[in-house]
Amino acid sequence: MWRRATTQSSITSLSASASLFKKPINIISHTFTSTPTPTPTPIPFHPQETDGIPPKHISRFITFVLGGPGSGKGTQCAKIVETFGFKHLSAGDLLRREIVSDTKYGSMILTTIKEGRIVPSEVTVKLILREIQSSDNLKFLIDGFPRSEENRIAFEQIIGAEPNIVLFFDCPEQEMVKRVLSRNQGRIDDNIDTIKKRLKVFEALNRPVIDHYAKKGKVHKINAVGTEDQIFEQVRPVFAAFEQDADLKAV
Ligand SMILES: Nc1ncnc2c1ncn2[C@@H]1O[C@H](COP(=O)(O)OP(=O)(O)OP(=O)(O)O)[C@@H](O)[C@H]1O
Ligand SMILES: Nc1ccn([C@@H]2O[C@H](COP(=O)(O)O)[C@@H](O)[C@H]2O)c(=O)n1
Ligand SMILES: [Mg+2]
Repeated sequence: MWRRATTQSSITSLSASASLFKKPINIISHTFTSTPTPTPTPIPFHPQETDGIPPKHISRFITFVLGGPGSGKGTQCAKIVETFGFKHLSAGDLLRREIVSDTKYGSMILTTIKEGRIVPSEVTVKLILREIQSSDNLKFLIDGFPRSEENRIAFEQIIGAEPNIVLFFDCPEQEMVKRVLSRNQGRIDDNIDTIKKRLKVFEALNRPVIDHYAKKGKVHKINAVGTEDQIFEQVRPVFAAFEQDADLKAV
């Protein structure tokens, strides 16, 4: 199941990253298109049988959560977690945690985030996979990832499969800028200069990823303008459709 990536950087090899993760990942093979139709999952999940460790035959369900800076990804992920019991993995939060922990990548990540650029995929994929492998949950929201085709290809090569669905929060730039500038969480990239760069990076590098999954019928486009609750009412049916699957019920 683990595959060696062919795109390498000087930081670390993906084969070394993969060796950190002992358990192979199975991804639920079914997907749905623009009209969500839940497909029964063949193997129901019975938590008591797993003793905390998902058996190999039990599949994980991966959602990529995409959208520009300040489009409301994190805010909506919190609601999805509360309602549907997913595990939320924010790529940005994982990278910021590396800065605070002063790991060997910390200073490189800090510089990259300050400049609104994308951290090399090897680093980010390794952080995400470590979280997936150490979680008892089988349902993941991967927020702010993949940010580029390089991110996407690295993830798919290591996992050997694609996400089940992709949420895309579609928000006008003016609204995103307004939200980020009033976020007030002390983020080093929440300033007008970095926001302009992040918006350019979003259009240049993240759009192609959304287009890629849209062609495959995996993208659920959400109008991200409105109150948080109004937006969640568009998100809810996407996951409610899957709730009918035994192994996607909140546990
Ligand atoms: N529907 C909304 N209306 C107004 N403000 C919102 C809405 N949703 C979220 N916000 C606010 O906008 C800011 C950005 O939201 P959030 O952090 O969820 O965005 P994000 O997409 O995760 O951004 P980033 O990519 O920069 O991490 C936050 O201060 C949040 O409280
Ligand atoms: N896949 C990713 C995700 C994020 N980054 C960097 O972190 C910054 C903040 O990300 P948020 O999702 O919290 O907005 C982002 O601007 C990138 O610099 C990344 O490199 N790769
Ligand atoms: Mg966020």
